[in-house]
Amino acid sequence: MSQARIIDGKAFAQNLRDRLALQVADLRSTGAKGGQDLVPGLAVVLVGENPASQVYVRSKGQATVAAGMRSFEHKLPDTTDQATLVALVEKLNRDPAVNGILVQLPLPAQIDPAVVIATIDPAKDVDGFHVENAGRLALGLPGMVPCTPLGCMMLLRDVLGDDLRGKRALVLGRSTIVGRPMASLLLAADCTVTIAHSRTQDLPEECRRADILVAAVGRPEMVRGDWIKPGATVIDVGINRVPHADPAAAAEGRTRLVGDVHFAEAMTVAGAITPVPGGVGPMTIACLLLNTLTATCRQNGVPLPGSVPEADTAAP
Ligand SMILES: Nc1nc(=O)c2c([nH]1)NC[C@@H]1CN(c3ccc(C(=O)N[C@@H](CCC(=O)O)C(=O)O)cc3)C=[N+]21
Repeated sequence: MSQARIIDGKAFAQNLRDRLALQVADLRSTGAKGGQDLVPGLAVVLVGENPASQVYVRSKGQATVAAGMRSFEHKLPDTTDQATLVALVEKLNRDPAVNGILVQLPLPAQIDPAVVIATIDPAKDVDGFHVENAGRLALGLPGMVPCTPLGCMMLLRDVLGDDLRGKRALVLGRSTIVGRPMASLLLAADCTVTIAHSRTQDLPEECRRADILVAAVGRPEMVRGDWIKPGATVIDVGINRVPHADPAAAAEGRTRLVGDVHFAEAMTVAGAITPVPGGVGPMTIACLLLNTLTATCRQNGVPLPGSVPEADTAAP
């Protein structure tokens, strides 16, 4: 039986981070402005003590420093009110050392994420969540592109080459942070794009038509082997924690990570597939650094370094 190629997102992300570190070093020496070195700065704001969020924020901070950028971490208590968070974001908007701002989601219930995101200066919105950036992407205009879809496009181009024209792409999920921007990027690459969701009729049949299948619904192992077109490229965005496969281990409360795709089944049908973990997740963080470098260059009127991919289009 044939076996899919496993797309090594971890290695791809590390390679991208290494290239970004070289560009950051270059920018330091050549991009000096007004006698000041140009060092990209990323501010990450965490409200509350969600353990998963704490882990992500720590690894983002480490990756930022490893790339030679400045990391500013702001940790606020769970009880923080919206006005306080908005005031912090406004301060970061004005801070010239801060080129990128990320407010970790989810936020506590007393804070409306839409209000906070709307406060972020679109030029510093390295998540690409601001309405202005979402609108730009939808219209095919340059802007900041959300990190996860951007990383997915890079992996797709690595597998399939730069020319994705005419390929049938199915995006499973319509979230504002993955599904919708992913569909926009695929459309910009001239794919024939379908967005499927919880109300889609005959979902398995829709999936089976796709040359490119991007699963981003947050349902563990929902996509089965017989939903996949033989030879298709499968990008699994899901990160779901489920009880450990071994009942004894599960009884001790141990868990494992699975994607939205049944990996073992998909392996026998797909042409290539991203694993979970080690697929899309590491690309999200690498693309956050890429967006921070892109934002820094644009804010300072410095051209993007040649070997850094043009984030807007996710071209190689
Ligand atoms: N404003 C905001 N921006 C985000 O980009 C954002 C956010 N909020 N909130 C939470 C989600 C989640 N997210 C991940 C980043 C990296 C991995 C990652 O590197 N995962 C590894 C390890 C997974 C593990 O072991 O837990 C992997 O898939 O191999 C996963 C998930 C960013 N998010």
